[in-house]
Amino acid sequence: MAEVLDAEAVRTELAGLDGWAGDPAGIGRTVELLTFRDAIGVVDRVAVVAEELDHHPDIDIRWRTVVFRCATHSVGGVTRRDVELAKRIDEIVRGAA
Ligand SMILES: C[C@H](O)[C@H](O)[C@H]1CNC2=NC(N)=NC(=O)C2=N1
Repeated sequence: MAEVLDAEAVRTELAGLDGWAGDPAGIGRTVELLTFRDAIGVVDRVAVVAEELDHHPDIDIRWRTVVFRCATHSVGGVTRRDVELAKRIDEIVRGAA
């Protein structure tokens, strides 16, 4: 079973991500797109990656602002799988900007 990263490991990983914040309980990033449809497009691409990784972010969509939150529910905290998912979300967001 995946291990929850400690606070220092989470801080180190956050430094390598774009605009994420958090702690061992979870990491999150807020993204503002130009339009609602752009926001949905990003979420749709993230959905494809989440299925590929079999690891799924919590997603909050409000008009053109999307909040992604990553934690591994089965262990109750941030694992390497969340960091990998966050990196893939960053790639998608970069492509949408
Ligand atoms: C069976 C399957 O691997 C699990 O249900 C996965 C699916 N996606 C998941 N996503 C997240 N974020 N946490 C989980 O514990 C999780 N479990």
